[in-house]
Parts: sequence; C-alpha cells; structure tokens
Amino acid sequence: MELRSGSFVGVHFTLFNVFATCLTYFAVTIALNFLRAPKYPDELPWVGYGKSWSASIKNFFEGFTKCRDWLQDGYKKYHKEGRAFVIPSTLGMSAEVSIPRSQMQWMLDQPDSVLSTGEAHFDTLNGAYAFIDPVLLKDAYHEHVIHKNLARNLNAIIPELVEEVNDDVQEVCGADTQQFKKVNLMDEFLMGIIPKITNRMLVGKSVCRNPEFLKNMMAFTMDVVYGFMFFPLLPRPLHPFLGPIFSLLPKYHYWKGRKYTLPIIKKRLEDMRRKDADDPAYADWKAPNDFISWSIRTAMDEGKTDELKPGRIAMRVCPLNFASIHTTALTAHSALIDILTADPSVVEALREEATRIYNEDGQQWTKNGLARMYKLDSAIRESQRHSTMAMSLISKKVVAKEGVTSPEGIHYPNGCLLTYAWLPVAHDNDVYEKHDTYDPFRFSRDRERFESMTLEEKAGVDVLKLRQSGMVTTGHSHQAFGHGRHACPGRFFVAHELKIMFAYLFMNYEIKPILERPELKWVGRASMPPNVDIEARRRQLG
Ligand code: HEM
Repeated sequence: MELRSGSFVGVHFTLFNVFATCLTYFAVTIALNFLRAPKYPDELPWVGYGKSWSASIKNFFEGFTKCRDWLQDGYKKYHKEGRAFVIPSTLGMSAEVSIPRSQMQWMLDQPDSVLSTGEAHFDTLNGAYAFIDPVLLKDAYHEHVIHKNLARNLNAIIPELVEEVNDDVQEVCGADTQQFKKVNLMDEFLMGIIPKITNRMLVGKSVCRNPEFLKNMMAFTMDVVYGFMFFPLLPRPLHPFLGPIFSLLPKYHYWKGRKYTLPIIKKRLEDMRRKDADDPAYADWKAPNDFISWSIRTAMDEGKTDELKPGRIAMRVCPLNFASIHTTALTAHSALIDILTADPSVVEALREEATRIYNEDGQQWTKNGLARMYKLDSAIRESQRHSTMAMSLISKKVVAKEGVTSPEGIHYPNGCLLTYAWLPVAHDNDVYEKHDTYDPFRFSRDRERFESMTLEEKAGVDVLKLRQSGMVTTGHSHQAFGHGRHACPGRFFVAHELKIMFAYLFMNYEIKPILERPELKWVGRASMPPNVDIEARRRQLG
C-alpha cells in the first residue's frame, strides 16, 4: 500500500511508528537499566509492583504518581515493624532501600568508606556529565569549604544579608503605599531575590546583582535538573557517548558565568598572597567575607594547589548554586503559602515578634536577635514538616567492596542505595500530633513558655530538649536538612536568610491572605510548587 503524505493513513502510520519506536526504546532502556541496577538482597520486601521485569515497567511509569502511596504503605507495613524495604526505580530515581527509624543511627554511624553520601549524590545527579567536570562531585571540596567556614562566618555577614534582602524585596514589591502589587511568589518574588542573596555570600555584591551572571547560574542549575530527567531515559551503555554531548550545556553556562567571577577570583588570589607576604600596601586590607576568600584560605592552609586554580574556584560556585537556590526557594515558597493561608493572627504575631526584637536590639539584626525569633523559626520548620518538599532527603551508597550488614541482619552488597524516609515520619501521628494541620507555633510554644519562667522554674526544664526544637537542629524527626555529619551545612545561613527576609516583608508590607492552600502535587519522589501570586502593599510607618 502506498502511503501518501498528509493522508489519514499516512498520519496514522507515522504516529503509530513513532509510538512503537518510543515504546521499544523505553522497553530496551528499562531492560538495560534493570540489568545494570544494583541487586538488592532477596529477603527484602518491595513496595509498588515488586521487582520482576514486568513489575519494573509498571513501577517505572506508575511511580510517577504513586510513589508517595507506596512509601506510606511500606512505612506502615515494614518500618513500623523495624524492617527495611525497597522503593522501586521510577523516572529519574534508582531503586533504593528505605531504612527504618530503628536502624537510622547505624546508617549514620557508618564511615564514608562504607556508606558514602558523596557517591550517592554523584550517581543521582549524574556527576560524570552534569557538573562541568566530574572532579567537582567526585571530590566535593566546595562542600568541605562550606562545612568549615559558613556557620562560623555568619555573624560577620549579617549586615550584607540585611542590605541585600532590603534592596531586593523593595525592588520586587515596590514602594507604593496605596495600591497592592501582585507578584508571582516563585518566579518574581523568590527567584528574584534568593539567587542574589545566595550569591552575595558566594561571590560578593558586585557579581551577585549582575543579571547575566545570575541568568547563567540559573541555567546551570536547570541543566542539572534536565540531566536528572534525561539520563534515566537513556540506556546506561549509551551514557559515555551521549553524556559528553549533554555536558556541553552546563559547560556553556559555566563559561558564560565565569566571565564575571574569574577576574574577581584572580584579583582576590593576588590580594591574599600579598597580604600574607606582609606587603605594606595591604596593611589595612581585609579579605571580603565570601566563599571565594574562604575557599582560597582553606586551600592555602591545606596545601591544595588544584583548589587554588581560578577556574576551579569559579567552577565550584556552580554546584553551590545548585545546592542552595531551589532548595531555599521551595522552602520559602511553602512557608509563605502556609503562613498566608493560616489565620491572619499568625502574620500579626510574626510581625509583632520581628518588630519587638529588631527594636530591642537597637534597630538592627543580630545573631542573638535572629536566634530569639522563636515564632518565625517555628513557622518555617512546621512548614518544612507539613508541606514536605521530598519523600526522603538522605541518600547513601554502599561503597565498601565487601558490602555492609545492617542490624536487621541484611547484607547490602556494594552499589546498593540506602535512604531514610522523611515524608511518612513528618506525617506520622505518633511523632507529630494532628500531623495534617499546619500549626505554625508547634515548636515555639515551649520555648516561649521557658522564656517567661522564673530562674527557679527554668532549673527544672530539660534545656537540651528545648533547643532541639529549632529549625537548624536536625534529628530523627526533623530531616528537612538531612541528618548526621552530611546534614546540610547551609542550614544556618538559610535560617538567617529566611528570617531576615520574612521579617522585612512582614514589618514593611501588608500582604493579602491567601484564601485556600493549593494542594501539594507529587511527581515521582518530590512535590511540585503550586503557581501562587501574592499581593503586597508597602505599609505606611510612623
Ligand atoms: C532551605 C534550603 C536548603 C535545604 C532544604 C537543603 C537541604 C539539604 C539536604 C537534605 C542535604 C543532605 C543531603 C543528603 O544527606 O543526602 C543537604 C546537603 C548540602 N547542602 Fe543543603 N539545603 C539547603 C540550602 C543550602 C545552602 C544555602 C547551601 C550552601 C550554601 C547548601 C549546601 C549544602 C551542601 C554543601 C551539602 C552537602 C553536605 C555534605 O554532603 O556533607 N544547602 N542540603
């Protein structure tokens, strides 16, 4: 039969062929990936459709929408009995073993040479191709620099954060005291502000406001996300051939962005070397407090010559943008929606707290003042719990050649991926009473009660337990920043950043309440931010 182009039969056949080719391609991909996936011990139960060939095809597609239910099922059926189970591979994510709470400490206690967080990140994020150069994630020196420097320098960078937040919020929300201005919460407000604040800490004021630099950093973070979706659709044997082509994207955005960071890095290297050599011209010079200086100083102290190459430092700014911007924006997005859909008295209480502490501390933000914002701290932490961003936020890969045996007696061979389920814990009534309710002051009530006690009354209180209710204190039941020695080192910065930003917003703007909280939609193992606008009007003060 002759097929005439444009005829019904022709179109029909073409669509059929495309469909059949796609189906064959997916079947081959799933089969090849299935063959090369780590093998999990036979005695482990699986959720979803199980572990057979046909099950993995169903898991692959249906996991897209059903993963959340599978995790909840496994949590109730196995974790409550102290047993681990396997979450099957779904689009973008490999099969992983979910470890029950009773084995959590065992998992965290294993050295990196047995269970490695870095290797798990390298695999999940396609570190071989999606991060400019594989060395960036293979040897994540930027993480070491952040662990070592960020928290200890926070106090010193507060004034910079305050200036950045004030300027950026005003730029987005305007100064009109009459009319409300509508802004899209994610695209205009948070993505207009958070990349600048984060990069102020990473590369300083002159670069963090440069639109071209920001555009390329955002494009880089999206390249990593595209890689996340693209690589699982490719049979693994093709990765070495197509991966280098894909990697042109992140490389391109890095090259475009480094135009702005390289001159600063080179100058900083020279300045710091001259300062160290007691050059009299540098007697009064002080290195700016940012990632560039921390990175240089740490590499100099540790004799890491590779990490002193300007190009390497410029590259390391990229994975840090990836680690910090979307995570912070998603957290802030959920928190603002939760706060603005709560009773209006919640915003009033947060405004009162912020204004009082700001005035008590001489109309400035101090480390101590930010730490005393119990209500705001609690409102954010409660949102991290209530509107959980991802099903699990901890991942480890078995790297010990001989594997490792869990307290349950299960032997995990080399290559297995382990995780700890956060979503079901955050929504377990045994852990959090009324787990379905957003209770903004869930974590601050006891702290405030403590503050109003007499010294005698305070003596009878378990202060350590009280301190654990802060948003930066990770634990078995607060995993929004992970837990253990690889818990997020950026969380102290995030707490400062969000408190300064929300306080500024509530103190200086009226914001219309959001009438109904949009439902959280889950895709695979992550929740998708709903599209929400806020309406803000500058308050007329004094
Ligand atoms: C609200 C915002 C953030 C959230 C929710 C978040 C969440 C997390 C989580 C869950 C982990 C642990 C991953 C694991 O164990 O597998 C992590 C690690 C990390 N985060 Fe964050 N993060 C945030 C912001 C930031 C910021 C602002 C920075 C840096 C400036 C940062 C830098 C890092 C680094 C370097 C690691 C790797 C630590 C290691 O493996 O030792 N994060 N983050």
